[in-house]
Amino acid sequence: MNKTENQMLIIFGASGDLTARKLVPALFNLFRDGHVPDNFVVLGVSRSNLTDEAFRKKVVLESEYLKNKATVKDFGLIENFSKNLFYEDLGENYDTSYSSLAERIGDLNIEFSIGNNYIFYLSTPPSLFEAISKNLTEQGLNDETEGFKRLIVEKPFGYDLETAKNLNKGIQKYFKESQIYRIDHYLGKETVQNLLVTRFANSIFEPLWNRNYIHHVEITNAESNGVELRGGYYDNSGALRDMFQNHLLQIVSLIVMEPPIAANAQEIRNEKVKALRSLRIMKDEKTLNENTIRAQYVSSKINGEVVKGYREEKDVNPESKTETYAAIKFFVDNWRWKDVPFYVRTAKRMPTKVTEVVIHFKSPHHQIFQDSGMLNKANKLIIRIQPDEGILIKFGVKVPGQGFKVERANLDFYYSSLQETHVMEAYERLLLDAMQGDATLYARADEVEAAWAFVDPILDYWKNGKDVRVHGYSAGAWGPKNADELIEGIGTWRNPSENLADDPGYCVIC
Ligand SMILES: NC(=O)C1=CN([C@@H]2O[C@H](COP(=O)(O)OP(=O)(O)OC[C@H]3O[C@@H](n4cnc5c(N)ncnc54)[C@H](OP(=O)(O)O)[C@@H]3O)[C@@H](O)[C@H]2O)C=CC1
Ligand SMILES: O=C1O[C@H](COP(=O)(O)O)[C@@H](O)[C@H](O)[C@H]1O
Repeated sequence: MNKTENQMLIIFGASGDLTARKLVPALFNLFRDGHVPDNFVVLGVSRSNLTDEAFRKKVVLESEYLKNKATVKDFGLIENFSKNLFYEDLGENYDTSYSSLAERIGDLNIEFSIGNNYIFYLSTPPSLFEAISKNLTEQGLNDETEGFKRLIVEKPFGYDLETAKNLNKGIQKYFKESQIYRIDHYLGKETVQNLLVTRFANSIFEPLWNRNYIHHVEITNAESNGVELRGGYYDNSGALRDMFQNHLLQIVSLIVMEPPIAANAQEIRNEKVKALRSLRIMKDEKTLNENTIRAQYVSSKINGEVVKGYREEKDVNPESKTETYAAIKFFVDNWRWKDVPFYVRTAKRMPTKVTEVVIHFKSPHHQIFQDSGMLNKANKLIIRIQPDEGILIKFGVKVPGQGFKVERANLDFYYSSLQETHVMEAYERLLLDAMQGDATLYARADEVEAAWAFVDPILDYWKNGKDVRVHGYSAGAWGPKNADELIEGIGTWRNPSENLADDPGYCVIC
């Protein structure tokens, strides 16, 4: 593990939602658990007129997000933590604001012996990323002659391939790729990282991890919430941009990738890029039509209460075609995965919040228990990202008694069984990694572009294709009927419950 040097974290967008809801609570946890260095300062920056005290009150002392998570023991620490927080009002005048900011940073650097080590966290609208990078550079704040300078950028990283490339170029004019940390909070989830360990720290899975043994791969990302207060943002985005292009393709890359030669940022990200580049890009309308489904939730009753349809949500266009559900079938064009279909779906307003990967294995080549229904009982490996995080293997066992009746049994592991272990939240882990200069769990420029290259034709087809339908599904249901056709001939989608072991059951006919 790298050493955490004394440093200053400068958050742009410090008056915003993400800072209060995710970043500051994550920083508090790192402080409480002794992960921050002796000299550590957080400088919030935005245009709102706040003093240091007002900022501390807003994001720490009166923060609901922090209070909800803090234990009684934490309360004494909260006051101490808040003393490390400062605020700089950028104002509207850019000619002078960055020189004042640079001065403030310089003063804090000397006062707290920070050693010129700075991380700039861009938690603003992405349209500002390039301008902020330029302004910092003009103040010499990208210069690593003394101390490190790192830049964390939030999602969304681009709107499509072209805008992502422009954004990369725009930032790379001022910061080297090795200084840039593109955040994808799914990579900060313990269970997503565990995909690497499951595959590469065990000798029982990797030999089977290929087209010879895997029948198909299914990934479900479901949220029970609707778009909440983010209708304005979401209506310009949709499920494909909001979840699939980034978080889900990151998960796909970890499933598809070849074993890296070492567990470091360079080697792991090299393999992930190769994996993303091997996704077969859908080029013609027929393929796009047969392999992609988009849909929107429509008003329905959930637990007796009427829930709005997507088009009735605040800040959503009443004629919107933006998808709140996306299901994509695709193939991976490489030696390992030839002809193995991948089914990935993501949606809002589903029956429950769950993210899981299911590796469906092929049935044994020669069936000797055919009369007993073994055909419908192929092995599965279920990797539960959230909730009820864990891993479950389904395998056949003999039912006691005469003959060879086969039933499925579970072998399982739950993170909750590791009672002593504090599982870091995604932002905690990612912030700590950036503080230590480890970019393994951050997306590299070429990864992001490879993901957009796969998604772009789908977005283009959904926008411009002939007669492309937006299907409807009832809020609180498992998506539109048409999505079943996507997986027909293989089986049906697994509709997971909140608890990993509650398998509602379905059959895979191999
Ligand atoms: N909120 C969330 O759950 C998530 C957010 N994100 C991403 O994080 C980023 C921030 O999101 P969120 O906090 O929700 O957004 P908000 O709209 O709540 O906040 C945006 C922030 O940017 C600041 N800002 C605007 N213009 C400037 C400027 N010129 N210079 C400096 N600061 C500026 C605003 O403050 P002021 O007006 O005072 O300048 C405000 O603090 C976005 O990129 C978003 O996509 C990603 C995942 C989840
Ligand atoms: O990035 C995003 O992720 C959240 C879901 O994150 P999770 O960690 O709760 O699974 C999603 O609600 C949001 O729309 C999206 O922007």
